[in-house]
Amino acid sequence: MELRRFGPNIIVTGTPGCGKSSTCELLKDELKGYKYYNISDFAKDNDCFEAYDEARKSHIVDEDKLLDKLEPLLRQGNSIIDWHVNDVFPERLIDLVVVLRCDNSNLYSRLHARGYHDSKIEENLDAEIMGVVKQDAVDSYEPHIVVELQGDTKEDMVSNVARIVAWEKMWLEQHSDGVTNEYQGPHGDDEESE
Ligand SMILES: Nc1ncnc2c1ncn2[C@@H]1O[C@H](COP(=O)(O)OP(=O)(O)OP(=O)(O)O)[C@@H](O)[C@H]1O
Repeated sequence: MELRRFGPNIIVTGTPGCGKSSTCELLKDELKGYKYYNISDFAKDNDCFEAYDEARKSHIVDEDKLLDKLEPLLRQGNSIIDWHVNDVFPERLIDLVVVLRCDNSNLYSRLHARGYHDSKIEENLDAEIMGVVKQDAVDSYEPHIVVELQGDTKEDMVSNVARIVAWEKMWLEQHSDGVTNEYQGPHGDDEESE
């Protein structure tokens, strides 16, 4: 397995309906050669579901199995991960966590347009109001790699993608020798860690 990656791994996360997949579609066009992982699709294609949650009408992902399949791919770097869950990935493999936010009226319209049940819309609206996804990211990664971006309009999306592309360019300039994929211990004091 790769000891170092020479391109960053970027998570695009946020409450369902906030614009992850749309943003990633645009981002993929800008970041040439990046591999895109929509984790819902990846889990299905790689038989990583462990059960089905009838109440929430959604599959439950076997996170251990998911990571077994995903880690070798993330160790190659240059990945875009699209999922509303962000706190399952090893910190040592993640370079940027983009938390997309969306105002409630927009989110309601988007989820309603999808035909979501009222209960599922309410659950997601509550999560967005409470900032659940952002909190997961802040609890799981160094604060300086977590970026919160508003995604209410198409202009927002274009601007968000431009910011991520600019960040990626800077990352490459700052990490010409790549970064380690290996765990560096609690304090990361090994000069190899960056
Ligand atoms: N910045 C934006 N401005 C306007 N519309 C947007 C924006 N982002 C997403 N949308 C629209 O909102 C809807 C949901 O977007 P999208 O599917 O990308 O969300 P998502 O976060 O990937 O949802 P899920 O997690 O359920 O897959 C789509 O109809 C999309 O066109």
